[in-house]
Amino acid sequence: MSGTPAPPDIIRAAYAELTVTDLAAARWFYVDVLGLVVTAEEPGALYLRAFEEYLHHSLVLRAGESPALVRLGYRVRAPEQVAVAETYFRALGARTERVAAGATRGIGEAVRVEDPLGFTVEFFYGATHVDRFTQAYHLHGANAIARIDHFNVLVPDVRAATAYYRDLGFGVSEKIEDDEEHLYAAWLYRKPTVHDIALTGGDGPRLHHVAFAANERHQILHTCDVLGSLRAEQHIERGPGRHGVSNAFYLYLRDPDGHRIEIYTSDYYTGDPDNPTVRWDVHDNRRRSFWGHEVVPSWYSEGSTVLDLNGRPRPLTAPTEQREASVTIGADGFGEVASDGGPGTGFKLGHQS
Ligand SMILES: O=C1C=CC(S(=O)(=O)O)=CC1(O)O
Ligand SMILES: [Ca+2]
Ligand SMILES: [Fe+2]
Repeated sequence: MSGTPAPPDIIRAAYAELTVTDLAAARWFYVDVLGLVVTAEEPGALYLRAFEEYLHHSLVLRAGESPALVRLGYRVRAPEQVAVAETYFRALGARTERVAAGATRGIGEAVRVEDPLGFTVEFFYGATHVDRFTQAYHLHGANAIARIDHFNVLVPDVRAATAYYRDLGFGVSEKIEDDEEHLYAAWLYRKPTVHDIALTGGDGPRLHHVAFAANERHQILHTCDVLGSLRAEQHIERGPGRHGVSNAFYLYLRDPDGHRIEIYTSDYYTGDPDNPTVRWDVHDNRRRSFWGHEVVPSWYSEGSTVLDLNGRPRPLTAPTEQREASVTIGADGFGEVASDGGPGTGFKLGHQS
């Protein structure tokens, strides 16, 4: 649009800040079980990173009265892009707040905004550099996590949210639609992988999950074994399995407060300018799981409360159009019932029709 200031040059999804009601329990989950590295620890906060990361943190856990997403953090390409972000969001009429270096420990000067979707988002460049443990194999557990990968958020209007992120310069790698072109979900990227942000239709604004990437499938499977050994397998919500969308191997966990965390590996490169958008039909049972068990209803319905810049919970808006879960609960690669007399004929797992 003419006259609209240029959007900030966003590099990637960089960190999330969550409030947790029991910091010790959260420390057990994220550090003892998942193996994230403690960069810094305060009486009421933990600053964590994954093994390939050299910025101060990719996850902040802050003690609070109730579980919530405080903010999502995107890194921009240069210090001057913070002011570009501030100008852009002010032109959108969004509430903005410039914060000095150290407002979040380890993060430089930044601008925090209440974006048009109702999320509190921070744009920063400066951050304290800390040790990168890529080859510190003696410190990695067998379930080592490499880096943060993406955010997934619940929004009532996926099409409007997609347009907002495309205006911010994100490409669309994949989407789920129906014949009437109703958009149920979309995946958008700035870094050359499948996504930095995924938009899931539902009551929003809510956080659906924060995802971390592992380098190998066996590392994800080891987390499942660790949880089993600790008799904590109830923290596994969905998976392990292979996604249709993104092609990634995945596992979804719920932390002690119910925040959803995905561990994900082996998606694909999207860095060429003509990277094609993959379209899935909402009735394709393999869209959410190329193979894997049915999607548990909680995966579609539950998410984390989002706070505004004053720390107040955001009220939710319901979708005006039909929900994916009402159309079909797919993600049931085992749900395809063969009818050719070959293997799997008549044999079906899951409850989907
Ligand atoms: O990261 C993702 C990639 C794919 C999927 S889906 O369940 O395959 O749609 C979900 C997801 O957004 O968490
Ligand atoms: Ca591999
Ligand atoms: Fe995800």
